[in-house]
Amino acid sequence: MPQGMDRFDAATATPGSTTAGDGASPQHGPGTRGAVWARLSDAAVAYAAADGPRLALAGVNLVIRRGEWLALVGPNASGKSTLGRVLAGLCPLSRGRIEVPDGPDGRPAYARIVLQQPDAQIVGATPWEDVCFTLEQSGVAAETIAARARQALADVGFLEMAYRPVDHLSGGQKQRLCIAGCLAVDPQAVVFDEATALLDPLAQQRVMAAAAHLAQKGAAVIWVTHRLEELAPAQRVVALADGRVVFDGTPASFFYGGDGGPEHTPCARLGFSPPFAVQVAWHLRARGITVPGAPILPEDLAVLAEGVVAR
Ligand SMILES: Nc1ncnc2c1ncn2[C@@H]1O[C@H](COP(=O)(O)OP(=O)(O)OP(=O)(O)O)[C@@H](O)[C@H]1O
Repeated sequence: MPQGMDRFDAATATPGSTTAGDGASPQHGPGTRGAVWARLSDAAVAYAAADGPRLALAGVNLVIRRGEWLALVGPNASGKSTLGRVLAGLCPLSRGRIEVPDGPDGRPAYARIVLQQPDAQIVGATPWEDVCFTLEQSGVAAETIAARARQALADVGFLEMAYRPVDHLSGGQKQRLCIAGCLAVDPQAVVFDEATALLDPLAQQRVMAAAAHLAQKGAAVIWVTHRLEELAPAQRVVALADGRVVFDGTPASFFYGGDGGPEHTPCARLGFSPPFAVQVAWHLRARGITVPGAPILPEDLAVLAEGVVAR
């Protein structure tokens, strides 16, 4: 086992014995929405650099739950990808602990990960072959593989392309294929590391819909992004700066909290420009117009405008 990575052991777990989160413990078994998937305690990662160790994560405490959509934001080099890789079991900790439950195969159920460049994650010559291979590698019983592959490809609207050569797929289609692989193995958690950065708006929507499907099925979705309108479906926003958690709350409090106008919100304090709809809402409020709720997307504003016209 890599140094610094602790496999969660339900037999010896003592909830509340660490300083992380709410002291809840990761759950074994199929798990329900809301059950704890992972707990990070004082997690730190130091990379070797020419001028000495570089701290990419510096003492992160976090509890992540099944079915939760957690958006991870922060400036460049703040540690988002490093945290995603830690959650995926791809990056050992230099200090602290990560606890995840065992999967059905008895191995730690780290998150699966969908990257910006999906090519490195695809091994099959066709989508069908690729998803079947993922299932085989995950130890799924041979007699169930075909049915699960078919269902997963159908879930991302990919059944008609099941036998198309992977080389003929677009970047967005490859992303959806990676997600089909995730859906097929029914993971406890999936990290999307800027998975939509290279996609057109339609492909972006499809990938987000597939991620929502995963969350509905009870997986934790960790959504790393620079596109702040993508915070809309999240229940929770975690912001990093210099490897530390500097905000952990709802999208509404990220864009509208701070009690001091638009320049004092957590979003503004991180130096980010909020989505257009948030800016419009703040401008309306500055003119004394009541804007109920916390609109993030243009359609949220449109709903409010409908109410005004109806009156
Ligand atoms: N393999 C590595 N070796 C050395 N340093 C690394 C490595 N990976 C990341 N780093 C450094 O760790 C810090 C955090 O990087 P990370 O990629 O986690 O940040 P990020 O928030 O995802 O950045 P971005 O938004 O630019 O993708 C940066 O200073 C980066 O240079």
